[in-house]
Amino acid sequence: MAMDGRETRALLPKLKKTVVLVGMMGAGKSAVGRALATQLHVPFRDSDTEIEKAANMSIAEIFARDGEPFFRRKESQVIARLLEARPAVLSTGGGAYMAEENRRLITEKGVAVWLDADLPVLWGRVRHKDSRPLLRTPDPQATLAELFARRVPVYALADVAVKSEQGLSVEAMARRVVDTLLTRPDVLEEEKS
Ligand SMILES: Nc1ncnc2c1ncn2[C@@H]1O[C@H](COP(=O)(O)OP(=O)(O)OP(=O)(O)O)[C@@H](O)[C@H]1O
Ligand SMILES: O=C(O)C1=C[C@@H](O)[C@@H](O)[C@H](O)C1
Ligand SMILES: [Mg+2]
Repeated sequence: MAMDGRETRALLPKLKKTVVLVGMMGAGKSAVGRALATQLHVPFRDSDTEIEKAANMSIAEIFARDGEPFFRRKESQVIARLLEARPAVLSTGGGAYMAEENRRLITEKGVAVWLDADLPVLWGRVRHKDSRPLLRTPDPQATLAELFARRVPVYALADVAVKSEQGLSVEAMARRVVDTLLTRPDVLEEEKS
């Protein structure tokens, strides 16, 4: 009880399931995921980073040396492993949610959250970086548009969608994810401390 008689109680968000961020390259799975984990006081994991660490190679090098099917197998293994750990934030690679088996496992063990950004916003975020092997084509903007058209109907299968817009900061987007998850008490609940 506070001095003025009002009850003061800090509300702590309690995460019950791993939040698995899915969506296009540039949606902010890695950037927002890190901020979200900080806000929720839980560990942050990124399947791309885990694969890079295990192989001691960049994603681009793995694609070039071992090919995309090899990368996708590693990605599924890493996601399955990380879903066994205590509730955390897990950012996936942009293509991970395309595999039916990954989708099934993510929704069984965690909750799939789609960071939904429009194509011009995504292009604005990825155009200056050449770290994404799938965009190393003669016309990366057209390639991104093709991937977007093919993938959006699949991302829309996610358990939860959160819209991202131009001009919204990474922190604000993470807070938007928290607010959305608070409508799902099976995933996130505020508990009295
Ligand atoms: N509101 C926002 N939401 C997400 N990202 C933002 C936002 N504002 C700025 N950004 C920037 O856009 C970039 C998003 O890239 P990020 O690597 O997080 O995407 P990703 O979804 O992890 O992509 P990939 O599938 O290639 O791993 C980052 O540099 C981030 O700082
Ligand atoms: O969208 C994709 O398929 C990819 C996104 C990145 O996160 C990496 O996983 C890789 O560059 C492939
Ligand atoms: Mg990422």
